[in-house]
Amino acid sequence: MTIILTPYWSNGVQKLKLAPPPPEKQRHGLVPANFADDIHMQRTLAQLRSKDKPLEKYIFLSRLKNDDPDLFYKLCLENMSEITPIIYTPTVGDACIQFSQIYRRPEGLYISIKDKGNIKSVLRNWPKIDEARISVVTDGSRILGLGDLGVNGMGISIGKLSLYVAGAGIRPESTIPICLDLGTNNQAFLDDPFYLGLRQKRVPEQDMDEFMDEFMREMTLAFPKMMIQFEDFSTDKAFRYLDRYRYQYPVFNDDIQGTGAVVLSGLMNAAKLSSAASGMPLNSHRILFFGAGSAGVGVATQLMSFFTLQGLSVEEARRQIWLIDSQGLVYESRGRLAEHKKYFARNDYSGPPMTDILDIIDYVKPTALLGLSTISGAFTPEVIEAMAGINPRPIIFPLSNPVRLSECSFSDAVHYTNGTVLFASGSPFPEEDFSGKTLYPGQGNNMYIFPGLGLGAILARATQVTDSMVEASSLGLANSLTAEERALGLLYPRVERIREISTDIAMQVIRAAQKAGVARSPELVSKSDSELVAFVKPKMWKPAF
Ligand SMILES: NC(=O)C1=CN([C@@H]2O[C@H](COP(=O)(O)OP(=O)(O)OC[C@H]3O[C@@H](n4cnc5c(N)ncnc54)[C@H](O)[C@@H]3O)[C@@H](O)[C@H]2O)C=CC1
Ligand SMILES: CC(=O)C(=O)O
Ligand SMILES: [Mg+2]
Repeated sequence: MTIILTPYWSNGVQKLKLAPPPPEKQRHGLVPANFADDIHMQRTLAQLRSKDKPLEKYIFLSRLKNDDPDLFYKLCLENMSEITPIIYTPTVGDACIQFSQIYRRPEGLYISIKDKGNIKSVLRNWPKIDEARISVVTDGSRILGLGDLGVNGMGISIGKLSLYVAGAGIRPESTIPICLDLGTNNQAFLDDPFYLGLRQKRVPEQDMDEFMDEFMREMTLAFPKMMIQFEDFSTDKAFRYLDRYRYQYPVFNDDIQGTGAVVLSGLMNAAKLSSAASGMPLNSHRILFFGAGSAGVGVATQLMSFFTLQGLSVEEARRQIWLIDSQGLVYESRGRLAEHKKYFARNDYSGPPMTDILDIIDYVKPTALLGLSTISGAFTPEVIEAMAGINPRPIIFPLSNPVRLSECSFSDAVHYTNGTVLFASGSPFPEEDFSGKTLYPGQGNNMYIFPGLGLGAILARATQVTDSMVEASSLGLANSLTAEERALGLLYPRVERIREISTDIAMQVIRAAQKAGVARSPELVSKSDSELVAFVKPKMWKPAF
């Protein structure tokens, strides 16, 4: 165990140096006579469970991570399904909303528009500069489905990086949560005396572009081994900055690419089960998206590879996808469309705007309905029944986060499809008993992808994160189901196996990076797959508790 009196660096903050770390034999007298590590784990878990509210649990775990990271991560790894919903979605959403209220101590890097021209010196303040490997960077402009949370978005960078450590064994001191403070358009925050960010509206696009160019350049100079994950930028900025930097720096956008990969993986497993029931070939699936933002279009783009892997041409693949946005069905002759929607706009419909989801389901006859809209309850009982009416095993994925924004619950999806649904949601739902059987919801969340993708990218020392690396992470995840998990009808593996899954994904990602010519690790080229796995495993940090 870690004695709290010892000095250590925790996410950039030096604690008061009170005593040198006592070796094991010098613990005598510093801990009570009956102290035992395993009982202490149980004690800590009991303390956690004694808290009534999820946000209190979140605060408890944040303090634990600060005080004793080994114990915190050991607890996470041994109780993944209980702890993930606290440190991540859904509770992290409330923690972000309340971030300025519950804030206790600095964690991560805050870089504001006022630092423009001087970002280099801010980055140099990071204490363990040589250790840095992975950063999750947000500008707080679209946190989960909760909108513009400004600097409170730091909570999502912190949460994602905790999953990097727990899920892929990235060393805690190699992670840097970053929040870019470019103002906020959230008036309630601007009026809140506790709000921790700049008290100004978001800056114009050109100022942000100049800021981002400097930020990316200086990040690479300060941290040459760094892989950057863009997180929860609002849709326009998400596409803009991914396109701007993806061929220049090792960067990926989690909401576009990570979500695309995780949904492709779940859909491949769901499509097999659904096609087994309907006899329909895999490449005949018709996918209807409710929500056409960064996540919806990111997933649609990734699903193209599902269809092309099934033998369709790119053009044929595109025709299997329909988008709905807040104006209804997305089609070319509807009028001006945002740039990111144009590729999937239908040219085979030119009637009046079609706005009712039930009419659209009747028109498209989708086999799969995916929700990335932030509209809570949009998949009403009628919508779910309509899907069940045209499919023996309807695929329904309400993927919006946090759980209160989910397009439907698992319980409704099971009930209104008479138990036939193939289901995955962005945030977790409890399992359901139906007709004497236990049915398990999948969690289609990018948390299954980014830890392994990031680990693979840094071990390969990749100069870019290519589409083929993202696709490899998706296929790695899809193939990671055990026979037992398949027999239970699961679409995603159990989260308790996250390290095993991340190892496989990292191996596939390294291979893809090598094939794409972006790996800078010649020593790994001659390794077989099993040798690569043997190389990856010991690289994973383990809590010393
Ligand atoms: N499960 C996962 O791993 C992930 C889930 N998400 C979730 O996806 C959601 C959307 O994220 P973004 O695409 O970035 O947001 P966004 O705000 O850019 O996109 C929302 C989309 O929904 C559409 N929409 C809004 N109201 C609508 C309505 N009444 N009817 C039909 N369409 C409507 C909008 O037109 C837009 O196309 C968020 O809740 C987010 O948490 C995002 C990334 C990963
Ligand atoms: C999961 C995630 O990245 C999101 O909801 O934005
Ligand atoms: Mg996100």
